[in-house]
Amino acid sequence: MDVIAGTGFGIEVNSQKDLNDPFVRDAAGLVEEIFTQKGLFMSLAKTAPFLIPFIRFLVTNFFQPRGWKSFGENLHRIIEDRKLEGNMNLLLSCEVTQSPEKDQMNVLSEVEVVAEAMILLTAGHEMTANTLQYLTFALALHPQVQEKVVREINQQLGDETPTYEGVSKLKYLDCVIQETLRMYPSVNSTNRMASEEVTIKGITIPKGAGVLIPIANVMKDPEYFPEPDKFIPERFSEDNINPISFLAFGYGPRLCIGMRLALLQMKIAMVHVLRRVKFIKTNDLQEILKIKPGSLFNLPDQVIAISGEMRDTANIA
Ligand code: HEM
Repeated sequence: MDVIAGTGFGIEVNSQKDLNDPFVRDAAGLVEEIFTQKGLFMSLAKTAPFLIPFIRFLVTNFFQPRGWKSFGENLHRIIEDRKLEGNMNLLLSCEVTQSPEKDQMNVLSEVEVVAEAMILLTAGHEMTANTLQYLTFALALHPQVQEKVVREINQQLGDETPTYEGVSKLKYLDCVIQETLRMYPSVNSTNRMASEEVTIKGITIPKGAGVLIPIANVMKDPEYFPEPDKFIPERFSEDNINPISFLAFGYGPRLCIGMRLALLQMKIAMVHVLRRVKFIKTNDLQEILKIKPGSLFNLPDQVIAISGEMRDTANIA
């Protein structure tokens, strides 16, 4: 939360220590609600875009998430502050009133700026936090993988503070993160609209139809990932992964814009934590995770209970 608040909105918060900060409180509540209870509306809108006006009417009038109004007001205040300081960021520079008249086709209204900011916040915060949760789960389930990551950190970085250049040397950690994203992708599906009619394996998709791409299922297809239910980070060290089959961040021009930031954040977080803590599987840990029903995103339905033990750094080779 602190990273996206700083990088995306230019505001400083400390979500670990100050849960009552209005930005943190509203954002956390909204993310939880939008990603779980409102998942059905989002799925419907993605598969049947012609229903969007009706869905918008329902959500605005009957199912508006709690915290939406105050979060919107918060964002509005941030936008106004930026205007006063004359410190426009990329998003604000797209706003209708700020652009020269000739560019008016490519600009956003203030409501659209707020909506984009909302996407940036929810996508930027929850996806990374959720993947980190699955990463600790996978490392607790596979202690030999965890120790290999710790050895790599020691060999490549020693005691160095992890930097962008430093963590780019952690190739095995990269594979572990990719395998985690493959087995436990935070985003189940993405969508596109067919720009022309096309027939694939006898099924015709008409021009303009909404197409749902089942990210999670593609990444469990044994044709692309043999033994898909096994956690094998090494499969990503070989150059034989079809790039279009690893869809955790989507694909093409609409690929996740936060991918590099998310990977960097997760690697830096892992270096800090794994240097001190060993993740351990508890007896209560369900190895096959259940996903929250109706959630558009892969949020676990139960608490992932793992324990931690301080590492004896002297014993790490
Ligand atoms: C592990 C972390 C993350 C995962 C798994 C993830 C996954 C995804 C996926 C699957 C998409 C859809 C891409 C497509 O349709 O081709 C997406 C889009 C997006 N992501 Fe992420 N994301 C993550 C982190 C972030 C972060 C940190 C940010 C912001 C800084 C972010 C911002 C966005 C935005 C704004 C979009 C919409 C892009 C568009 O529609 O053009 N994401 N993300």
